[in-house]
Amino acid sequence: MKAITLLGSTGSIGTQTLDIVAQYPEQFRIVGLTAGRNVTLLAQQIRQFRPEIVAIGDENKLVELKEAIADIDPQPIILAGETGVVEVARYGDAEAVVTGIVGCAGLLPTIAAIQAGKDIALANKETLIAGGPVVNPLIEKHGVKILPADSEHSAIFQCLQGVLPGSLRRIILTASGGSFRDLPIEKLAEVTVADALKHPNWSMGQKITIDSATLMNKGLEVIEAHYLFGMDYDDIDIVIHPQSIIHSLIELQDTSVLAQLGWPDMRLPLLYALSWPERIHTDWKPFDLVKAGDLTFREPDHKKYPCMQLAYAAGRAGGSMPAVLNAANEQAVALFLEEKIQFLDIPKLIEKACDKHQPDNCESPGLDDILAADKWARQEVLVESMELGARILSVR
Ligand SMILES: NC(=O)C1=CN([C@@H]2O[C@H](COP(=O)(O)OP(=O)(O)OC[C@H]3O[C@@H](n4cnc5c(N)ncnc54)[C@H](OP(=O)(O)O)[C@@H]3O)[C@@H](O)[C@H]2O)C=CC1
Ligand SMILES: CC(=O)[C@@H](O)[C@H](O)COP(=O)(O)O
Ligand SMILES: [Mn+2]
Repeated sequence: MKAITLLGSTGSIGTQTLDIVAQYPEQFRIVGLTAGRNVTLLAQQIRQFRPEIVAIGDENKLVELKEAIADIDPQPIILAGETGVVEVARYGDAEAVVTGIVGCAGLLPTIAAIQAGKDIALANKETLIAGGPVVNPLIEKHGVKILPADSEHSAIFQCLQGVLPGSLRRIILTASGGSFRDLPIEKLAEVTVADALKHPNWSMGQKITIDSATLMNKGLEVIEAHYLFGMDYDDIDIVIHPQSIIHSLIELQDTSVLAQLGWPDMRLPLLYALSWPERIHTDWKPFDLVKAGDLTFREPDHKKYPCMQLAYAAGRAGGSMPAVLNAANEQAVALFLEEKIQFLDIPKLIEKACDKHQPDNCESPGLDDILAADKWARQEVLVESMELGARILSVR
């Protein structure tokens, strides 16, 4: 039985991971759980999965959490705040840590888990995008495995099983096209938060759903693929595949192309990240090519969706630039979700932050440089967005 700790248990990745654990109790055991603010759901999960240790990210919720689980015997260790989450990540005999926290908030707990010798089932892509220059050497130093749980990277990882080093020529990431894939570019200026949150194929947290709508999710996944598989940016391509049935492809040196197919269901990549190299028999809806229907593909539209090119440029610049891209995106998406900026402001704000960071890009950043770049970029976007808001008001 594999002992696992789950960071971000109350989110989309978190609840789907627990769904797997509940279905396969003979395969998996929960050691630790962490959430951000959702005490009610975390308390239910503690009751059901009986972890040894838990943490709530928001320290103001600690008392409420303690009250909600006061009757549970034995009591888990209960912690709070960023340090509490880090403590859970490194705790006990968990062999693997599933990173389901959203955003760069996942970076320090992921590093702590690696330093404690735990394998990482990586859903939290922002960790690798911002922290790649620090995370990758740590993975090597501590001899742990990083098992991709993001659906595209899981697909690539699955296709790569048995492929000899040097045989890989190109990675092809598929993208659904997001909420606005069939909307003409002229209409993008008017879209609302509610429109953007309607993903055509996947049910996910708000931040990644907006990233899918701007295609920044695919840009972030290009950088994620670079760090996970060591590919040059010139050899990572994006293709729009509206059905999200082919989860990504690899091209080999002889031009043979391998793909991984399945229904759009995150439990599959999560299960593989937890069971690798084994395959667990499931009773999930079997895949059916005929029911899947027509599979179509088209070129991504970089004019409509500038975020992909911004991500390629930041990835190629390397150093602290991907951390700036990521943090600027997180801040811009948060402002969009709060209805403080418009959809088309998201790429503009990110581009400004990246341009401004260019002369200060730190080539070989340490953790402190990455955290400083992250903080700087968020502040930069906030300031720029206020100017944007002031301009909008003055025009009105
Ligand atoms: N959802 C999906 O299908 C996929 C997600 N991913 C990636 O997985 C990650 C999680 O995404 P998703 O599950 O959709 O996101 P959700 O928003 O659904 O969940 C986020 C989780 O992180 C917790 N959290 C948020 N902020 C903090 C914080 N500061 N400290 C501690 N915990 C925090 C939330 O807690 P609470 O709710 O209690 O506040 C929640 O448990 C993202 O990096 C995303 O890109 C990748 C591929 C697919
Ligand atoms: C499920 C998953 O891995 C998401 O990252 C998904 O890929 C988002 O869909 P898009 O293809 O629209 O970005
Ligand atoms: Mn993905």
